[in-house]
Amino acid sequence: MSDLVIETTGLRKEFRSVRGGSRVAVHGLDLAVPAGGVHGFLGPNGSGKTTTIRMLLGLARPTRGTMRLFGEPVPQRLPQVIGRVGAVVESPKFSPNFSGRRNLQLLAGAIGVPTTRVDAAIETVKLTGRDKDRYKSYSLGMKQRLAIAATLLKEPDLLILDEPTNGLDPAGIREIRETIRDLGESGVTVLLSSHILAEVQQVCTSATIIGNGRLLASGKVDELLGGGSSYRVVVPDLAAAIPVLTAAGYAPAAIDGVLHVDSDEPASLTRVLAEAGIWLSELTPLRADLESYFLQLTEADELGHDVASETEAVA
Ligand SMILES: Nc1ncnc2c1ncn2[C@@H]1O[C@H](COP(=O)(O)OP(=O)(O)OP(=O)(O)O)[C@@H](O)[C@H]1O
Repeated sequence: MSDLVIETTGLRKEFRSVRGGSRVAVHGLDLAVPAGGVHGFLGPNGSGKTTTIRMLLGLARPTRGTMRLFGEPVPQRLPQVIGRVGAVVESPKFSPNFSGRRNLQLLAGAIGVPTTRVDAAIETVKLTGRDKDRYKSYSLGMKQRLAIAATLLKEPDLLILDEPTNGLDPAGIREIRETIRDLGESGVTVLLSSHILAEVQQVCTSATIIGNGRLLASGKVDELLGGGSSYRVVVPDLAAAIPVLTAAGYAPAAIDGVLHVDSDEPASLTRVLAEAGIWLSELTPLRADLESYFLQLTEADELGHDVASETEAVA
C-alpha cells in the first residue's frame, strides 16, 4: 500500500472555449505527495494549481488520468475519504456579525463535531484573544486564519491550502506561514499551493513545481535547491586569485570583475586565498533560493526542451 497521501497519474484537464477550441490547463500531471510535513505546489499564476486541486476535491472533472487520496481512487471513493481532508480553496462564507468563535461553533454543529474542538482550532491558528470579536472587524489575515480553523474542526489528516497568503500584508503572511509550519510539524500533511518561491522555501519540506500544467520537478526542497552553493568572491587581484583557487580544486569564473566560485565550505575558500596572501573583501552566497532553479525549469519548458534531463542535472 502506497504511503502517498495524494497521487495523480497522467492527470489532464481541458476546458472548452465558447468558440469551439479547447485550453489544456493540466497536461498529464503526475503528482506524489508523501505523508507528513508541508508539500509545496509551486507554479506561476495560471499554471494549473487551482484546477488540479479542484479535481482532487471533486469540484472539477478530469478529462483523463487517475487520482488517489489516501490510496483510494477519487472521485469514485471521495465520500469515503473527504472526511479526512480539509481545504481552503475559495473564501468561505462566515456571518459578518457573529464572532469568529460563534461562527466556528455553528459550523461544528452543522458538521456534527463536538464544539469543544473550537477552542483547539482557535488556539492552533493563534486567534485567541480576538475570537470573540465580530468577523467583520477581522483583518484579511485573521479571516484567512479563521478559514483554516474551520477546516481543522474535523481534525483532517490532509489540509489543502490554495494560495493562502494572497492579498495579505507582511504581518498576515508571516502569521499564516507560521501556522502552516506548525500544522506540518503536528503531523498533518499540508498541500500548500503558491506562486511564491520564498514561501515554499521557508515553509515546505518537499515540493512539486509545475509550469503550464506540466510537472517540472518534484522532491525534497533541500534537494531541489541542489547540493552545493555558489559564492561571489571579491578580491583585489583576479589574475592572482584564479590560479590559486584552480590549484586548490575550485573552478572560479570571472564575471564583471568578481569571481563566482562553487563551494560547500566558504571557510576553506577563505583559507586557501589567505594562505596565498590574498585577502578577500567580500564573500556572498550567490544562490540561496529556488528562483534561478525555477526560472531555468520554466524557460526550458517554454522552449520545449527535455525537462527531465534538466531535472536530473540539478538533482
Ligand atoms: N473554468 C475555466 N474555464 C476555462 N479556462 C479555465 C477555467 N479555470 C481555469 N482555466 C484556465 O486554466 C489555466 C490554469 O488555471 P488555474 O487557475 O488552475 O491556475 P493556477 O496555477 O491556480 O493560477 P492562479 O494562481 O492564477 O490561480 C489558466 O489558463 C486558466 O485561465
